[in-house]
Amino acid sequence: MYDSYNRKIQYLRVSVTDRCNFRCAYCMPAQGVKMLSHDEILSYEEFLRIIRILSNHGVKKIRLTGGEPLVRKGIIPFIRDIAALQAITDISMTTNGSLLAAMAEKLKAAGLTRVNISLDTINPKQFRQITRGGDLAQTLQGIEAALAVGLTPVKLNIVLTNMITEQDIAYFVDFIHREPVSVRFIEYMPIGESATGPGPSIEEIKTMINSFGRGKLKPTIDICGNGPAKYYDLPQAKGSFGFITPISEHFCGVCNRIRLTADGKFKPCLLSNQEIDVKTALRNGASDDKIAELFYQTIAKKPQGHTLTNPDEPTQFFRRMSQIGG
Ligand SMILES: Nc1nc2c(ncn2[C@@H]2O[C@H](COP(=O)(O)OP(=O)(O)OP(=O)(O)O)[C@@H](O)[C@H]2O)c(=O)[nH]1
Ligand SMILES: C[S@@+](CC[C@H](N)C(=O)[O-])C[C@H]1O[C@@H](n2cnc3c(N)ncnc32)[C@H](O)[C@@H]1O
Ligand code: SF4
Ligand code: SF4
Repeated sequence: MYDSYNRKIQYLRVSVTDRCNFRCAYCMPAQGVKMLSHDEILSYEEFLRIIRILSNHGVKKIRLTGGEPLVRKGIIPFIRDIAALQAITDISMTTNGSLLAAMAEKLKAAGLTRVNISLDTINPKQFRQITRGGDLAQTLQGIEAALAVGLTPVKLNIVLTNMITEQDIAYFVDFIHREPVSVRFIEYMPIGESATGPGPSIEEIKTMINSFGRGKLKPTIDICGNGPAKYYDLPQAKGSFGFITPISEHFCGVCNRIRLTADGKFKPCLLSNQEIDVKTALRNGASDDKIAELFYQTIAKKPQGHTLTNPDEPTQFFRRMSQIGG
């Protein structure tokens, strides 16, 4: 299915919960955000029905996100049910990795293809500070487990904040030489206030990487993904670096996705307040065709691009990242 700007939409990001065991300083306030009640959240049966219908209308790739997707009970049978849908070719997950070590094997067996794991610093103290209580060791164990069971390619997500140091970059340069991981740096998107200061720019990160005497970054092709990162490698590395630049060089022209929130709203764009209520239709007995129609309406509403950098169009967002899933 193509949208009004000739972009092919075949990817659905599903936020299975708004809950999270972290409180990352760039994602939500220290006190957290008001949680949805049990009734407000779609059941797995409801999610599955929507995914099944959309899979008959061109959706092939599903990403499970949150909040933190691994805190919601029943995620493993849910993945098994998605994997049983013939048209779905890629089921990935974005996770903070803290609960992954114990679940990786079962997730893989259920049909999860791969994981992207957030890891903003490798300094345990800074990690605890930025996640407001997270344990770095658990996330590192999660990454190891993902590699060990083949939830690959494993990609790491690092939001650029003032917490990132040269030691982090040195660690990541070493890490991509040791492991076939992709380490991605992401520009902070101001959709709520951040409790961290601005970090280095992508150009500064590239300069730092190039200064470690391990060769210079060279553009390379996408490594199995559907997303906006641009990838680079170093001469002897098993892995790669990726850069996600929603602000300095946005990628809206190739946007291929819509989103489904935990409380049953389709979102045409991450950085817009527009939503289409699918839950009410679902709970009022809507037919499969009616649900598909809401999907087409969502695609029709996809904006050409976000307006974050346009000073004439200030946008106040009513959802935080954790309520959308990134
Ligand atoms: N502006 C914008 N940012 C996005 C979009 N999709 C993902 N991101 C951001 O990119 C970062 C990484 O997202 P992930 O959830 O790991 O997914 P991805 O990079 O699209 O996934 P793959 O390339 O398929 O591995 C997060 O900070 C997301 O918020 C998008 O459509 N628009
Ligand atoms: C909202 S989280 C949900 C999934 C999971 N809890 C995790 O942290 O990976 C999805 C992604 O969005 C990123 N993210 C959160 N807030 C962001 C912001 N303000 N700007 C850019 N990326 C952000 C996170 O780093 C993470 O990689
Ligand atoms: S980025 Fe992910 S782990 Fe961190 S608070 Fe947001 S949802 Fe939770
Ligand atoms: S900001 Fe909106 S239009 Fe641009 S890539 Fe993200 S979701 Fe797509």
